[in-house]
Amino acid sequence: MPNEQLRRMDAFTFPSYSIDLATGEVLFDYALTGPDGEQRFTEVVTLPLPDAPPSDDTVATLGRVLELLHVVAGVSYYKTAAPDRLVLPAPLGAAAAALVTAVYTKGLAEYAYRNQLPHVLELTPEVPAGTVSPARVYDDSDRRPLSAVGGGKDSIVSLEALRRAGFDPVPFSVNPNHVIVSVNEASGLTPLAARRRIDPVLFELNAAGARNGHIPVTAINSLIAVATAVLHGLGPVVMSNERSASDPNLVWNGHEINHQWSKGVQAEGLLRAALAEHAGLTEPYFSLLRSLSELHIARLFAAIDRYDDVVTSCNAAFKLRDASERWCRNCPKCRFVFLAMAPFMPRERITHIFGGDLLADDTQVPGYRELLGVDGHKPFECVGEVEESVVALSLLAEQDQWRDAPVVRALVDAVPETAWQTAARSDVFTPGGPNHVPPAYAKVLEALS
Ligand SMILES: CC(=O)N[C@H]1[C@@H](OP(=O)(O)OP(=O)(O)OC[C@H]2O[C@@H](n3ccc(=O)[nH]c3=O)[C@H](O)[C@@H]2O)O[C@H](CO)[C@@H](O)[C@@H]1O[C@H](C)C(=O)N[C@@H](C)C(=O)N[C@@H](CCC(=O)O)C(=O)O
Ligand SMILES: Nc1ncnc2c1ncn2[C@@H]1O[C@H](COP(=O)(O)OP(=O)(O)OP(=O)(O)O)[C@@H](O)[C@H]1O
Repeated sequence: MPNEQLRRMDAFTFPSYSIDLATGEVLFDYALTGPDGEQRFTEVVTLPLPDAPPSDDTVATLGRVLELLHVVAGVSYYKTAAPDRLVLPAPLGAAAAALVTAVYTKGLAEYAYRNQLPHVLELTPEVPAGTVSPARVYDDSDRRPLSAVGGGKDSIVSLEALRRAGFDPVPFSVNPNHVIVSVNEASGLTPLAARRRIDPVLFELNAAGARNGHIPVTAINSLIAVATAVLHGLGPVVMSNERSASDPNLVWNGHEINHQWSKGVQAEGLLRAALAEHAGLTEPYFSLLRSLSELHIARLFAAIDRYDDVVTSCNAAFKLRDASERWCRNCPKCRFVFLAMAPFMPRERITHIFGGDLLADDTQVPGYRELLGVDGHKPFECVGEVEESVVALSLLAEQDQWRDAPVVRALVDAVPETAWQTAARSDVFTPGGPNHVPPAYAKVLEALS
């Protein structure tokens, strides 16, 4: 479909979804409609099947989770045209409607900012009139947790903490690539995996110049994880989203623009409330690392060494096409994670993990100046706060192994006095901020110390 026709689309709808319980395959249909006709999309999610067929009650609860996933996963297709009308398929309660509204506005905020589409930030979904029958209450709180594994340091910290605290976690991933497979192998635990196939039409439209941009992928992966947990009779989905994920990159037209919005605590609260209201789940989902800074998580990771050959946090390794093998060593996330881990491990060890020493490479200085707040705004990537970077730099400047590294020297000279003063008063190693960790899991992280 030519781009001009896409731009004239005036509504995005959700024609149907279906599940085949014999294969675990779920089909989610979407449509853009306008004066020139319609553009359909189908996304396919394949859930891993349990050993025994699910009970009717389980199928009913699963159906409720999939109703939420159907609506939330539509963001990938909505964004090709960004029409004014978002027409939901069925009535929703207040909490579910709040989740959907936030996913399409706050979750697409970076996309709206980059494409200069302010109306996206004001979208109000059209919810059909009617009531939703109350969900059966499903108490899963004391079952084995499903621990989402993304292949990076954060989910490794959670997995190891849960295991050492005796929670017997089940690793779970969506579309595990070779990095995630290797991390799971290193854990020695038996994982579950779901498959997610984006409609290839989307890539054709992208290639033809359709609107494109960042989407709140964690909200989608989280609901696929919850659906898997329900189908397998497992307990809460444990995420590894950190404190700084809740902080915006910038403010535009009075709206916060946060690249990591669906990793933030607000999204976590909305998802929990929607799952409780719409699916009856009492303890569906929380982030174990919510109170911690990235720097604190890096320090915890340094105490675990069984994943050094496989851990990969670089997003370039997770592209659907042309993915890097492991760390690309030339993006904001590689730079930040190197800086955050370096104070807590020998230089040889971190050079081994990354396949190179970023702080020995002068060409990295401009990228590090952004992370340290010397130039520009916080990059649109999963990186910690400026303050965390300055604290990490101050720790490096105190160490013989790093003090004379060319990048450390250049950065120490570049950081303004005010930033050093803020870093000196920093509470980055003091857990804080709101979180949804249930009481039973409150002491899990102590298992790592
Ligand atoms: C790996 C990555 O960072 N991809 C982002 C990148 O996509 P790119 O075009 O370079 O390559 P692909 O990932 O192969 O995607 C191809 C196109 O497919 C569409 N798409 C992909 C996944 C999806 O769930 N929905 C989609 O519509 C999209 O049109 C792609 O162009 O740039 C894109 C545009 O800015 C980003 O949307 C891609 O981000 C992925 C969705 C992704 O998985 N990113 C995570 C690594 C990520 O950014 N995580 C954030 C958390 C954000 C959140 O709120 O959840 C983080 O770690 O901070
Ligand atoms: N493919 C995936 N399947 C399931 N969960 C995922 C997947 N990718 C990421 N996640 C989860 O989403 C959350 C955010 O991902 P993120 O990439 O920030 O974490 P990570 O890979 O554990 O660590 P790092 O920040 O070092 O990359 C984490 O809880 C992670 O476990």
